[in-house]
Order: sequence, then C-alpha cells, then structure tokens
Amino acid sequence: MTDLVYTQLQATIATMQAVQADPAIHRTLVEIARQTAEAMQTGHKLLVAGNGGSAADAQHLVAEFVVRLKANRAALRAVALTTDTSILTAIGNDFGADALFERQVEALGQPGDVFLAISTSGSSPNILRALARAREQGMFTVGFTGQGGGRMAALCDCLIAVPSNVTMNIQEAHLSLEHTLCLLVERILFGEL
Ligand SMILES: O=C(CO)[C@@H](O)[C@H](O)[C@H](O)[C@H](O)COP(=O)(O)O
Ligand SMILES: [Zn+2]
Repeated sequence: MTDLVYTQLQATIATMQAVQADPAIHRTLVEIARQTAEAMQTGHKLLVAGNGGSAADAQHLVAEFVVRLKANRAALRAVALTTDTSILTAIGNDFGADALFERQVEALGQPGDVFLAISTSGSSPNILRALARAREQGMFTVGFTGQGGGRMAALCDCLIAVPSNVTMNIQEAHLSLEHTLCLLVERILFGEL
C-alpha cells in the first residue's frame, strides 16, 4: 500500500514540475491576473464555475478574493456559480444539467466581467455552454483545463492546459495556479502585502 502513496505523490510532483517548467503557462497566468485585476478595479467582477472537485475549487478561489488569502486588504468582487442550491436545482430540474452555469452567466454576467471555467476534461457540456454565453455577453473568458484543452479551448480568450490526462493531478495543479492567480491579482491591486 505504501508504494501507492509514493507513486501518487510522484505523479503529483511530476505534474507540478511540468507546470513550473512551462513559461507559456506562467505568462498566461499573469495575463489572466491582469485582466481580472482590471475588471475588479473598474467595477466588474469574476465569475467562476466547475463540476465536482472543480466546483470546490471555484468556491475556494472566490472565498480568497472576497475574504483574504495571506493578508488583510479590501474585499474583491468574485462569485462562484456552484453554491446556490435553489438556483442549481431549479435549473437542473427545469432546463437540465447542461444549463447549470449558462443560466447564471446570463443572469449575472456583464461586459467587462471575467468568467473562469475550470474543467479537467475541457469538454463538460455545462462548461462549454456557459463559456459560449459569456462570450456572447462580452465577458473575458478564461479556461483552466488539462492536456490538449478539450473543446473549451476554442471558447477561451486565455487558456491554461495543465500537461496531464489524470483528473486528480490536473486538479492539484489547478489549485496551485488558483492560489497564484489570487496572489498576482493582489500584487497588481495592492502591491506587496
Ligand atoms: O474531483 C473529482 C475527481 O478528482 C470529480 O468530482 C470530478 O471533478 C468530476 O468527475 C467532474 O464532473 C469532472 O468534470 P470536468 O473536470 O471534466 O469538467
Ligand atoms: Zn477530486
């Protein structure tokens, strides 16, 4: 059993190292942070969506923007589209799971907002429909996904494709990148905290 622990950790480290070694990913993350900071600074907001573990990621990242990451500073405007069970069950029941995030983007998304879609496969229908809607509504679209980008690649202004096909390893790298995104936005808006 301990060999499984070892190989799991090895896969996590290998994926993280691949992300660390890819300057294109670093540049894209800085560009996403600039767009997000610009949106927040000009009265716009960040919307975030994902399924399963990535739904937890969406909420985790948004909590850091709204509350804090490392140090106290002003609250930042961000909303997770994964939290309101009345909205989620009504959409699922009335329109189907594929409309879960699209409907909320339609309700909340405004030109100048940023929409971050987190999907390890890059091809979840509810994520694709939300991205298409976000584009139609003049939002800046961002995707966090896995190797190859999936079908979401064509719908994203900025895409980070973690070079792995293993869902859990992609998710682990996403979490690290999400923390770093929040750090970068804080640095742009507040300097070194
Ligand atoms: O957390 C995990 C697996 O680590 C699962 O809950 C996983 O997020 C779910 O299967 C999602 O539905 C996968 O969706 P996606 O990342 O392909 O969009
Ligand atoms: Zn998971």
